[in-house]
Amino acid sequence: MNVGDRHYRTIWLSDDGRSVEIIDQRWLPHDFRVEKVGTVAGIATAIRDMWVRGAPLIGVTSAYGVAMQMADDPSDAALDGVWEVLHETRPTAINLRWALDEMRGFLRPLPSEQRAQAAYRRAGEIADEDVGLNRAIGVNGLEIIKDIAARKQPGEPVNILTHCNAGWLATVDYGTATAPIYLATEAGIPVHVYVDETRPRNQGAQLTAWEMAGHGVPHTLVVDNAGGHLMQRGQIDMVIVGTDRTTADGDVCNKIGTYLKALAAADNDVPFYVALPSPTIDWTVGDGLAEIPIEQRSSDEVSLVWGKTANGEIAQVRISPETTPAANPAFDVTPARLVTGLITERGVAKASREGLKAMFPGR
Ligand SMILES: CSC[C@H]1O[C@H](OP(=O)(O)O)[C@H](O)[C@@H]1O
Repeated sequence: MNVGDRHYRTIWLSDDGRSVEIIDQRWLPHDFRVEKVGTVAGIATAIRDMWVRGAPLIGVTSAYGVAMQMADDPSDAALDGVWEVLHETRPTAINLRWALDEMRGFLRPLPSEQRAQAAYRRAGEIADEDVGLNRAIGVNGLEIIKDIAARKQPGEPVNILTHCNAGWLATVDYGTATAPIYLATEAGIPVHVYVDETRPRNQGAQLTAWEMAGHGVPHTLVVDNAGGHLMQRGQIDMVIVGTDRTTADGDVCNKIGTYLKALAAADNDVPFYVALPSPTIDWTVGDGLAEIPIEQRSSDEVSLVWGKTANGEIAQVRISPETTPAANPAFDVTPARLVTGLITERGVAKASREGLKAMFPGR
């Protein structure tokens, strides 16, 4: 997407042909910093510490990590080793395992001397594929927005609530949940986005709001607990969120708090859509609640918060007593029964095994 008058992806191969450059999302919206990462250890840190985040982007970043390992040591043992090192960085987003499996399966049959070049080529393809998948999600989701817009007064915006950041910053470009929003804006369909702040890392307040402002999308930041209230008062026409792992039965694992929005949407007859590229579907899992590992992140993310001080310094401050323990489950699972539809690159699927199999026959 454009940052000012320059187009950016979230990750790109450096001129050295070996490192990648990434937008270090920890400092947004206050500071736009690009970091160069050229080692497997650096890639692991960037994923684990959320320099880069978002299921599809985590997957692409890990693919480049595999390529860096092949440039160092293209042996089978090294290929297995980098799979293990990167797989353990974050347990919930399935795109990480999908990308690592894709790279290992692609590289394993190749002679070791061909692996490095092939790995960088395949990682670049995965990045390009992500952009195409997300744009297709945008096209399919745009139809939903158009249908809602047709039922409103001329000029009256479609009010959309989104949770966390499933924007271009969570992918290589376009985003998943935001792709239909961007295409609607480009098509001149009036939309307004309620942006959940998304405690504790505030991906909404810090990232989605920054994206919306940068793309000229009218938006309003709200606290996480306001969504149900807005839905009760008819102020939300649809909810659209991303996902880190959706099961073959249509259960949706996404940022903590998503489930509560789905409950409020169901109680107020507000359509609740999930946007996802097919690599985010875990075909090996049916019952999301029972089978998806939920990442438990540091309690400091709950007890401390980052922001910009009056003198422009980016700093962290404590918001709870030093002695107060905090729990920090990073994701929750929304049962398929609460999901109106899954917006994929192939179309909108019902959130069920039958719906997904109809959309992806042969899976
Ligand atoms: C398009 S996937 C975005 C997904 O990833 C986010 O999690 P995190 O910021 O912890 O990587 C969140 O669950 C988003 O919905």
